[in-house]
Amino acid sequence: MAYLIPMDISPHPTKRIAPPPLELRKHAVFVDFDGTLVDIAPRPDAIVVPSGLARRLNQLRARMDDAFAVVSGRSLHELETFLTGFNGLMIGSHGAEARGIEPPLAHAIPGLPFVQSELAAFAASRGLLYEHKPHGGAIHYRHAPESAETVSVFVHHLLERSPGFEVQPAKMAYELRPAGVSKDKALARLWQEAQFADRIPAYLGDDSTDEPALLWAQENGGFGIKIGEGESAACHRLAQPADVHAWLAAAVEG
Ligand SMILES: O=P(O)(O)OC[C@H]1O[C@H](O[C@H]2O[C@H](CO)[C@@H](O)[C@H](O)[C@H]2O)[C@H](O)[C@@H](O)[C@@H]1O
Repeated sequence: MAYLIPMDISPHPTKRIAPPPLELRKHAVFVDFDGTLVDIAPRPDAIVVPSGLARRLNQLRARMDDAFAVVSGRSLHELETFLTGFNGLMIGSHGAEARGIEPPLAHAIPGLPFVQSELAAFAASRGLLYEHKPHGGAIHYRHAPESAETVSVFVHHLLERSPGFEVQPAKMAYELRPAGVSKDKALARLWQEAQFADRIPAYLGDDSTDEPALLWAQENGGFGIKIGEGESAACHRLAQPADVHAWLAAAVEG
């Protein structure tokens, strides 16, 4: 008689495992911004930054002896505006900009003004949102999801005329950013700083732009925490930014 062998039918059973408790003297924390520290909003300028976030991140950073950084696709200027009062390490523009270490990208790519004006003109012509960045630009179509394919085709054609750039897909957006910059490379650079010696890296992120960084953490003896739904290389998962805040707070308050 045949009998059934009990099995977990999930293709990625480990990816639902909650992260281990954060240990302030043992771990290093690298945390993404949009979708991880703040909920996704209809527009980039419509996010609601939780009250006291900068103060709480500062407290955490201090308790971790500075083994903490915010790592984002946002420009550094925007991060500093949304997190006024936080004075720790920051990586912006997907790894092109940094605060607290030498900026990874010292000079703008030569074709930058052309790329930015093409992105802005296309967005304006289609009623889409253009987001200007110091090293590139993004077109957002969250309010017009039917434009996804058109935007993808446009940015890939623009890429063919824009040496030195790469297409960076994001949530309901496409961006042209400098080739060769990425969050995992930014982490590798940060990792050389003295405060990270002998630490175990933890990276938290929600987006495709975070996948290389989630992998980097895991390949360097640590762990990745994917925020929200979707395929990911991360071993752990939290459902939403509120859970990220709870995970961080538990370490400070515990
Ligand atoms: O690396 P991150 O900190 O996650 O930044 C990724 C991008 O986030 C922002 O766009 C995303 O969030 C917006 C606000 O919730 C949302 O409206 C948009 O659809 C998302 O793509 C930001 O505007 C980009 O510059 C970042 O690269």
